[in-house]
Amino acid sequence: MPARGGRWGSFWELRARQLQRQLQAKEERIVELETENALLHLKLAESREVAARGRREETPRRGHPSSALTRLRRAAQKLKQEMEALRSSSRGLLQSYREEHRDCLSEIVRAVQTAQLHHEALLAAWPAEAGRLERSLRDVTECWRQEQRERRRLQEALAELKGDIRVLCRIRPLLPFDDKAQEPVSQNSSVSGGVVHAVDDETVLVECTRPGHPLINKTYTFERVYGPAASQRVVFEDVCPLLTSFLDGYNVCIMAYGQTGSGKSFTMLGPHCQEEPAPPSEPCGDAGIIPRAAGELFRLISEDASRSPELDISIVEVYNNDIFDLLANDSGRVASGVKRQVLTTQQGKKAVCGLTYQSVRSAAEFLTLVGRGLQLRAKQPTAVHAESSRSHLVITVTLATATSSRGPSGRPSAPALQLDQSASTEPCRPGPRSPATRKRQSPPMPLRTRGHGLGQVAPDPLGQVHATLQLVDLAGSECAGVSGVTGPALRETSCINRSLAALSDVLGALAEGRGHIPYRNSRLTHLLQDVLGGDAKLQVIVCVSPGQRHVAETLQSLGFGARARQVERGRPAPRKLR
Ligand SMILES: Nc1ncnc2c1ncn2[C@@H]1O[C@H](COP(=O)(O)OP(=O)(O)OP(=O)(O)O)[C@@H](O)[C@H]1O
Repeated sequence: MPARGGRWGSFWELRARQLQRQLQAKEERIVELETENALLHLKLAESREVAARGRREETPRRGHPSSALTRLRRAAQKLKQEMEALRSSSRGLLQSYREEHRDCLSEIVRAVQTAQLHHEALLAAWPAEAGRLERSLRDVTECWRQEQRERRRLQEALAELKGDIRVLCRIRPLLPFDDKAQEPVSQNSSVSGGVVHAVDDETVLVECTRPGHPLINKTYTFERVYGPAASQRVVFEDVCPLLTSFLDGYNVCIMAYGQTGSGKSFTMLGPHCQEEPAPPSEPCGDAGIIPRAAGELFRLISEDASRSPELDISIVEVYNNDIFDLLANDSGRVASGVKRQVLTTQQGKKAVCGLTYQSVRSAAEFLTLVGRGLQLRAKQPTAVHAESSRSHLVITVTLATATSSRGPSGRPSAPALQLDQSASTEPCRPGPRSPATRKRQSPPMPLRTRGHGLGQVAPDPLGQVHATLQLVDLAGSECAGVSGVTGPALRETSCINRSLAALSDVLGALAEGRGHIPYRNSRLTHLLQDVLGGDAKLQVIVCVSPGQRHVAETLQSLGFGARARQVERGRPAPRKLR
């Protein structure tokens, strides 16, 4: 340790200098460091500047893997974001869909529950409601039927008062033989080539256009029109009331008129009518009016014990303008049509001289006789119809009541007869009246001729009254050119057409109220004089073919029906039977 004063001063001086130097060195060092620091800062700034510039310059450069990667990353990132956004929006949608679905479902459940409630309520109420509706439908239908019946009844009453002839029209179906010579069918011929249509129950329309022919469009009105589908039963239903009228004492005539092959024999007798008509035990099939009428007559008789009528039948045909008795036997008891004459009784009625009458006690007996008569009826195949009837068939059923006041024959005595001068001069052959043959005959159902022809109603001197039911199957009108007939068949055709024209003339004269009615222009009209101009209830069934090739004859037949409807003959009166 330096001495005090001098020595110690120099130490401290030394020391201060030393420290000063050290301080100075430190200060220098600090300056150095600060400079170094400043330089470093400068460098850093420069480096940053370089880096920034580098970054700026690198951006537009493409194809550089790191920048592509960056872009891809960015795109991926963006996609991710979009996917996320989509996911979240679909989650939102799903959620709202679920909510809507739940709402809908609950609405549906509510609606089903309501419907079920309604349904149950309806089920509970338905039987009553259905019953009520059914009842009201029945009532309305019944009302409508009653109205229809009433309208018809009034029409018929009016027609009866005027003595009108009831005319029905039946259109048969188209049949295979219609096609054979069928002309080309026009466009407007609606129903399978047919040109005749049942518009309703009372109207028939003929509508036809043929090249080179004027257009046909005509309607006709009749009491009843049956279309091709109408059954035999339906047709018979309209005939039935006349049978009651007959049993009540009215004269009745049911007549089928129409062109050859139009369905007259089918309507009156049924199919296969050249054989025996169907027995009444089977009236359900195609049996025609005659077999059904036979069954119905005997049914009505059996139902009413107060009635004890006796029925006789006679069968004639008008062939080539001659009348043949189809129930007569020749001398050898062989059935053969015998020619007969029309006479006028003193009462001015028409009768067939010597006509064979056969009493019938059942429908079967009736139809056996009809079958026998039909076997003799003239037939001839033609180009139009293979089984064409060549004669007019007239089946007459005579009604008499059994009374104790009758003569031994059971038949009334004969009114005086006089030979009709206009009739054929061939003598009539009155058969012997045999009281014994009236009811029990041996062999069964022998034929019997009446000494005086009572072909029509004749008042009985004993007060006994007859009514007649005539069932007429007329021969068909035909055009010889179309039916292709020659020789004797041509004469038949000519006779048929002439007699039908005479029938039409008679109706025309009656309709016009002419003073002279030309009944005697043909045997047919002469035979039917009392029916046509008298007090019989006359029903004409006009049969027509629907085919285009028959349209001319169809118009003619419908015209005939229209003319018949115009006839007013005065009210038919019943004969007093009981
Ligand atoms: N409504 C119908 N339904 C079915 N077939 C029918 C009908 N009408 C007629 N026919 C058939 O038509 C054909 C001719 O009928 P039908 O013999 O009755 O004629 P028609 O008018 O009597 O002829 P013709 O005057 O030449 O004797 C027959 O084969 C018959 O069976």
